[in-house]
Amino acid sequence: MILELDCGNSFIKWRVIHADDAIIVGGGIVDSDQALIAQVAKLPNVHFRGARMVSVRSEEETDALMRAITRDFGVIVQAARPATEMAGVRNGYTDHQRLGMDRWLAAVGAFHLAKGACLVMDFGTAAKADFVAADGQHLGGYICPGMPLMRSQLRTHTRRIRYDDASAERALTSLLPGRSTVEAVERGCVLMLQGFARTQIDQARALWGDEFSIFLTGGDAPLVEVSAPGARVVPDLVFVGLAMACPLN
Ligand SMILES: Nc1ncnc2c1ncn2[C@@H]1O[C@H](COP(=O)(O)OP(=O)(O)OP(=O)(O)O)[C@@H](O)[C@H]1O
Ligand SMILES: CC(C)(CO)[C@@H](O)C(=O)NCCC(=O)O
Ligand SMILES: [K+]
Repeated sequence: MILELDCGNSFIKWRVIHADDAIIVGGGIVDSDQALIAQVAKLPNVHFRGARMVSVRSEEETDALMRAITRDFGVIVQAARPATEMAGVRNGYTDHQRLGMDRWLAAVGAFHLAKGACLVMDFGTAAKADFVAADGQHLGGYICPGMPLMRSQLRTHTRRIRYDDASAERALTSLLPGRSTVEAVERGCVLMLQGFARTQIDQARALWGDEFSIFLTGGDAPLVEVSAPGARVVPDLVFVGLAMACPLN
């Protein structure tokens, strides 16, 4: 079995797949290293042939998690490293090492699936868009606050915006003008994300006409699906790129 990890800023997504046929045996989303180790340890008969990880956390945090996994599961963790070129995609950043590895792997994974020009949008803690042209040239992208950051900025910097998670969820049954604070904020932030998605699609159309694929990923992708007709929602897009970056044979 192979352990796969995607360490974002707020959450760690993990999966366990069979080494031979890539069938998914288990997986989850956790908010700490300890919770990750506890969840993975609960799997029956865990024996890992390999492990691979992508992290946008600091070197220290990433190294600490890699060491903990080696200690508890007896497997060396391979971490995806920045590259100027991979699987036909050329990194478009002036300094390729500065491009977030989650963005890079999602872009490489999307180009592999699309085999043509693609717009990749990832809605997590941050909302990101990346553009890959038909010839594999990554053109760059955009980074904005995602749903969790927009919401917490409003809560932190105002005195009268206060509500709990349960009412936040209820508020999103419609996107009509909000008639309570929670509805106004939650729906407003969703419309910001949808506006972000539409603008990226306009941009892609200006570049490529109708000849491009759209990929949506990240925990909040379902909130923008309606604004991206024809988009492929691929929750594990980063893992597609990760398997390409860290083949374990
Ligand atoms: N099971 C879940 N656990 C946690 N968050 C979830 C879950 N399902 C959906 N979400 C949503 O996903 C969002 C977090 O997305 P994601 O997990 O992609 O973030 P992240 O990887 O930490 O962020 P980033 O990739 O920008 O660093 C949250 O806003 C939350 O609303
Ligand atoms: C933008 C985030 C935080 C999104 O997870 C990550 O991709 C990152 O830390 N990137 C480095 C900055 C950049 O991509 O330009
Ligand atoms: K991240």
